[in-house]
Amino acid sequence: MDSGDSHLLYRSVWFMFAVMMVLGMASVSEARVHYHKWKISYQNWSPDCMQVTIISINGQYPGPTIKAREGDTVVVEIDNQMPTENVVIHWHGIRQIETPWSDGTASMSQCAIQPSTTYIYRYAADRPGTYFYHGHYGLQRSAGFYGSLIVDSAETEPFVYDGELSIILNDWWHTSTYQQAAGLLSNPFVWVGEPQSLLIEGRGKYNCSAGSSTTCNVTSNQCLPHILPVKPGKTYRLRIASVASLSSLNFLIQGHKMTVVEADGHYVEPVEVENLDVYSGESYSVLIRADQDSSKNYWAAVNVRGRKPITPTGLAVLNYLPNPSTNLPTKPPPPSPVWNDYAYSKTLAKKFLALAGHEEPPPMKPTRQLILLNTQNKINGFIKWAINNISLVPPPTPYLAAMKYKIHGAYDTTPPPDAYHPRDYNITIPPINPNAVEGSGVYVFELNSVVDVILQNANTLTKNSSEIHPWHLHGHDFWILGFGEGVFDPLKDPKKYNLVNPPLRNTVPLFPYGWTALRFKADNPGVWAFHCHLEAHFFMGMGVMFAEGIHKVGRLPRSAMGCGLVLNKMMHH
Ligand SMILES: O=C1O[C@H]([C@@H](O)CO)C(O)=C1O
Repeated sequence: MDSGDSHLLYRSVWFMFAVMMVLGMASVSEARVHYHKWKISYQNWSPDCMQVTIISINGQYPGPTIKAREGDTVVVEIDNQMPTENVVIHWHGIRQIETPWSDGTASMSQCAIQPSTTYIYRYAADRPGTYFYHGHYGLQRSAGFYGSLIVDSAETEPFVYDGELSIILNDWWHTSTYQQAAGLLSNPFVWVGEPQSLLIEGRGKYNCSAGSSTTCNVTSNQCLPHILPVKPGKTYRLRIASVASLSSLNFLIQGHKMTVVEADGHYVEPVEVENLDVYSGESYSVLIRADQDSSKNYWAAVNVRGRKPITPTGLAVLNYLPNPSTNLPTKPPPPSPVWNDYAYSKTLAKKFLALAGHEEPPPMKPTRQLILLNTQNKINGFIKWAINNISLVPPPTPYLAAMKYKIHGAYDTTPPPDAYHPRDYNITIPPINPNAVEGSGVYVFELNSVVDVILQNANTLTKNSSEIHPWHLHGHDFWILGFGEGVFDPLKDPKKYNLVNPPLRNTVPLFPYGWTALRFKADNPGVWAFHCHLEAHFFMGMGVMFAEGIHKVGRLPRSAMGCGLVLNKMMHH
């Protein structure tokens, strides 16, 4: 915007304000603009008492919480002060309606923000809910680059509470993300391994077995447990999200049941649980009542699910006021369900249903159906993940600019296959002939069409092994139509879809050896990633690109286009 534009805007805002005053409308709540200025820099930090280098925002970890009200605008000016690394930030759960260039995906929605460079994200907090933000370049999310984004409702909500608390769950490694990335890109492959700690709101406790040292300091304030303060007798809305890099997690609060009321920004029929599975990329609101013995404090605990856990339980303290928060509970927290009790997780996942009256899915047959086979695979001996045998390699020119400005040669223009071949692929054994290819093609949908996606799981490269993959869609929510075992049957299985009250979400688990079916409306002009939210898996190519309505995308900010072929185009015009 040049200064002429801003004067005009300034004058028209004042004019509207004056009109509202005259009409006596000033009491009507006005949409606000929340302006944040963030410096991104390295810091040495001890989230679990072991000192490592993290990516911080304004020197903080986790990053600052963004709070907005439905209808408000959020503006975040990023100043990349890391001397040797680009950044982008993805606003997870925000659909970026009319602002696809603010989705914060490197190579997709924008050119990554270079060192000593600024970029302004501006977007509408168009819908209430529990969201978060995180780095979406390389393995930056695993370096602690994330924080909460909470959008309050402008209307009365379908439940009541006295206070609100918010936590982000995470898993944590002591090896640097650079070392992890090098291992993942090597042949022989070096896996990142299981995390050293689990963190609640950026805090955990590693057992510095060799005793405290300058690098592992059990007395560091940074690894004191996170405190959740509550007043006896009151009800709290606890917002829970997971940015875990690898682990599926299970969360519980000693002695307290939780009633789940919101998932990924959508109200669900209330479900009472003793413990809650939270997959990476998911968010929930639960109601908890502080109705236990108020002379005590209680553990909030998080454990690994779906992978044989060698990581200790992560702990926070539910602190009944006015007890001191340092009064730690004397009894250990109850255990989470056994890590490989998948039946438990599937039953729980199927319990979340849209609250009555919520947006229903279009009941018609989909315009398009994709069946996406997830395989751990090999390319020239390197271990990758592939979807319908293609491992996604994002191109140097961001898709959004490439598609909008029709830049030739920026990405594979051959669309990837709608289904996998051969159709009798055996999902119960390691791939017989792992021979994936790299690709950068895009699934292009007709604007406003209805798309069904069936995610099909399979055996990994290791015998008797299939893993959980939480899939996250950018720019949209989808209805979860069903989960199933084994190979999806395109004739029989759609008959079992829940078209009555499926939950609307942006992230869904794909269980081992099973399938997950979802439906969405391709109604948001832009280019959008759809990918496994496990950081290492996306890094290894586990994702696809979707696009629709490119002709409706507005003018891209120049600052989103300073790289690849789009840079040449800008320089020559
Ligand atoms: O992508 C992965 O690689 C490892 C293992 O399959 C090979 O070391 C693992 O557990 C993953 O999830």
